[in-house]
Order: sequence, then C-alpha cells, then structure tokens
Amino acid sequence: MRMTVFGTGYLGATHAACMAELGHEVLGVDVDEAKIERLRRGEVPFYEPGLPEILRKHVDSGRLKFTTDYAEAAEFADLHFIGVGTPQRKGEFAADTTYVEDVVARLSPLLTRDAVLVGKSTVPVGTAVRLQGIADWHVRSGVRAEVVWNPEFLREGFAVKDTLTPDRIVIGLPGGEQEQSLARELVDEAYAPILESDPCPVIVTDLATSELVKVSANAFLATKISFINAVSEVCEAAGADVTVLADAIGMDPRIGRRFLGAGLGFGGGCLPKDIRAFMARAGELGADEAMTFLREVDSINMRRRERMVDLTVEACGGTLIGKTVAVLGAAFKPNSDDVRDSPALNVAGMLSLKGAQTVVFDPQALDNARALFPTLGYAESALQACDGADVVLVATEWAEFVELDPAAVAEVARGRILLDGRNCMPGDTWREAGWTYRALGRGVPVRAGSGTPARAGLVTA
Ligand SMILES: NC(=O)c1ccc[n+]([C@@H]2O[C@H](COP(=O)([O-])OP(=O)(O)OC[C@H]3O[C@@H](n4cnc5c(N)ncnc54)[C@H](O)[C@@H]3O)[C@@H](O)[C@H]2O)c1
Ligand SMILES: O=c1ccn([C@@H]2O[C@H](COP(=O)(O)OP(=O)(O)O[C@H]3O[C@H](CO)[C@@H](O)[C@H](O)[C@H]3O)[C@@H](O)[C@H]2O)c(=O)[nH]1
Repeated sequence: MRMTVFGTGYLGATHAACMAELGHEVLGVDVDEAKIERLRRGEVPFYEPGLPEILRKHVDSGRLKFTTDYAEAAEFADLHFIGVGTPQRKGEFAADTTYVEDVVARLSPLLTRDAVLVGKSTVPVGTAVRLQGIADWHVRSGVRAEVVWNPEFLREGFAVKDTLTPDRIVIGLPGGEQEQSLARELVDEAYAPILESDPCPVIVTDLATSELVKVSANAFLATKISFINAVSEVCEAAGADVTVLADAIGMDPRIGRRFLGAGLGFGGGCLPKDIRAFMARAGELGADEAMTFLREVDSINMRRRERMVDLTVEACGGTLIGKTVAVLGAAFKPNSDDVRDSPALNVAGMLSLKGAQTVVFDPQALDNARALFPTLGYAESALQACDGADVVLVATEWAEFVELDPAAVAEVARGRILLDGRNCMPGDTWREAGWTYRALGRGVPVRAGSGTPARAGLVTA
C-alpha cells in the first residue's frame, strides 16, 4: 500500500524505511531541503545501525522516495504518518506541538479525498482531539481527514529492530476499540506484514489512552533509572556497591534488571523532555499533584551530572585549574550520534567552566557535539583524547571504551585516574594495571570498627 511519513528525523526516516522494508510504497516528507536531498541520495543524515542498508535498498528500488512538496504528498497516499518533533518549549516544561499542528494545517487543505492522519510523535494527552479540530477547519468540503494516534516506542541504536519487531502496537481511535473506519482499515493494512511474520500484541484504544501510554512508558523508564541513581547516592555514602545491588534486586522478575543501570543518568531527545511535558500537561488538567514525583525523578537525574563533576574535582585534588580531562563519550547513549540533552556533554561543559582543559571523543557524535559545544576541545580517537590527560572520564558506554587497554592509555596519559560515569568499565583490570578507578555509586566497603564510611563513590586502588 502507499503511505507518507511527515518528518524524516530519527523516528520518521526509520519508520519510512521500515515501512518500505515491509513492502509498502513510501514517500518521506520534510521541510528541511538539505536533509531531503541526502535521503534522496540514499544517505541517512544521522547514525543508526542497520538503517543505511535498508534505506539505500529501497531508495534504489524506487519504493522509498522523499519530497518537501506537501501537494505531492497529499496526492500520493490516503495514509499519512506524522513523526515531526515535539521538543520542550523554551523556558517551559510543556511540549511544543507547533510542528505537528503545522503538518495538519498544511496537509488538510490539500487533500482531495478522505484520508487518515496517524500521529506517531510523542504528544501531550488531548493533542489528537485538538489536531482533529485543525483538520476539520482546514479540509475541503466533502473531504474527511481522520486523526488517529499510534505512538512509537523505538529506541535509538535499535530503531530498525524495534520498528520491524515491536513489543506491541498501540492504536488510538476516536471511537476506541469498537471503531470500524477507514483509519482502522488503513492502519491494520500498514502493520499487517509485521503481524503476519512476527506477531505482537495490538492494543486498540481511545485517543487519550494511546497518548498517555507513550508518556507513561517513558515516565516509568525515567523513574526506574532515577530510582537506582537515588539508591546509588546512598550506596556511595554507605560504602556499598550499586551494581551488585542492582543485579540482586533485578533478579526479582517483578523488578527486572533492565533500566537499573546506575551512573550519569538519562538524557536524549525523549525521556527528559517527555517527563517535563507530562508534568506540565497533568498540571493543565488539574492533576498536577499526581505527577509531582517526576520533578524529583528529574532532579535526581540532573544531580548525577553534578556528582560526576564533583568526583572529578575531588580526583584532581580540589581544583580543575591546569588539569586536562579526557571525556570519552558525547552521545547521550552508545550506538547513537544524538547529543540532545547529553549527560556526557553537559558534564564536559561544566568541567570546562570550572577551568579544566576538556578533550572530548565520541565514535559517532563528534560533529553534532562540535556544533552544540564549539568551545570544547575534541580529539579524533580515544587515545588522542587521553594524550596528556590527568583524568580519563568515561561518560558514554561505547564498547570501544569498555575494551580500552589500560596499558595503552597509560602510555599517553599524564595521570592514572579513571572515572567511570556509566559503571561499565572493568575496574579490576584497570586497578591491576596501576590505575585509580572511581565509579559513580560504588563506595568503599566499611569494615567493623573502621568508623564512618568513606565518602562517596570511590573504589580506589
Ligand atoms: N528519536 C526517537 O527515538 C523517538 C522515539 C519515539 C518517539 N519519538 C518522538 O518522535 C518525534 C520526532 O522525534 P525525532 O527524534 O525523530 O525528531 P527529529 O528532530 O530527529 O526529527 C523531526 C523532523 O521533523 C521535521 N519537521 C519539522 N516540521 C516539519 C513539518 N511541518 N513538515 C515536515 N517535517 C517537519 C524536521 O525538519 C525534522 O527532520 C518526537 O515527538 C519524539 O518525541 C522519538
Ligand atoms: O539503565 C539505564 C538505561 C538507560 N539509561 C540512560 O537513559 C537514556 C535513555 O536511554 P534509552 O531509553 O535506551 O534511549 P532512547 O532512545 O531515548 O529511548 C527512550 O525514548 C524513546 C523516545 O520516546 C522511546 O521510544 C523508547 O522506548 C525509550 O526507551 C540514555 O541516556 C541512557 O544512557 C541509564 O542511565 N540507565
């Protein structure tokens, strides 16, 4: 079948290419001419493992096309996915929904026959109903544009797999589960190849529930990460080890080990802005008290970045003036080049403000990092970043950092201090090689009679 996808960023380009992979004819639409030009050439304008291969395959076969022309898109198909950005509004917690509104306001008057607009962007509850109003206002007489919601749960770094083999598909329809409409028919047809090859649960519900499922999922994941990071603060103070603790509580299937990775906390273009937007929307709905705990989730998360900076200052003997810090990692997580709200870059920026000479390396995110933080120092390899460093700080758990040879780093670095912001490094190996290894959330064990626990996060040689 034919479909369009509005927005060709991390979500939209992946969705478009994966829909083509499922056998559909897809037209990707964006307002960014330069991005569309690259996509037309079969290039993915960001790093996402596995995406370049399928995108190029379907651009070459002609099944996947790109345009900036809304009129062409309106004519191309009756099913239109919307995956444009919904960033945090400047100076506020609320989400900026102007991009989704823009798509609906511009597309609706161009429709010459009934069509279905399927929102995939993450939006505040109530947005779909508002967009239906915008569509009704703009659409030509005799034409119906139905707005439905189909939130996306893909993770960057696993975007192709998550799209082609999702855990579940959630579909929000104005009439809920009972609705039989063109929207139901077209969305079912779009996902039929997934359900035939590798079935997953499909939850058909009302619009509000579908919108809330998405932000609730992200709020839960953020809460789980902040829970373990709050516990890690106590671990540091008590001389306990948060990684062992996480393993132990994670063995209870009711808890589960995933998303109990303590360290620098969550960043990226989703979790931070989505919990803030959720709080803002709950407030607008008069349910603000229900979500106030998310404020704590947010502040625990932001505290980890400050704690990392304090630990670095401590490791440097109380001041960063005249010190060089190698920051390994710039992306908000490994296997991505995304630096939106990146804990790694935030820490690098704070270290630099405190007087450190900061040299950042990331295998994929250097260009994005340079564009956002042009004044930081950058290196072309991990070893180059460590050259002359007093401290080596791992801020994103890329496999190549985990596999670094302590002897090779020792040959170029000035100091012998490794700070592990992600609890990902083989600390024993580094200690055996003569390094002082310090990790967030892992205190020094206290033995009977030894008095107060050693303060904060130090597993020293
Ligand atoms: N990135 C993810 O992993 C992910 C996963 C699930 C949900 N989401 C949600 O998906 C949405 C998009 O996120 P993203 O990370 O892909 O953002 P992004 O910034 O990478 O991409 C957004 C794209 O929309 C385009 N755009 C803006 N206005 C437009 C318009 N009027 N018409 C056509 N294109 C327009 C932009 O040029 C940009 O290319 C957000 O709501 C986000 O919360 C993202
Ligand atoms: O145990 C953990 C797991 C993750 N993180 C951090 O949390 C952030 C988010 O990680 P992840 O959720 O894997 O990345 P995203 O690609 O942002 O995906 C989230 O946000 C998307 C956009 O809404 C959703 O679609 C996904 O389901 C949801 O996992 C990153 O900074 C990670 O480093 C931790 O600190 N500890």
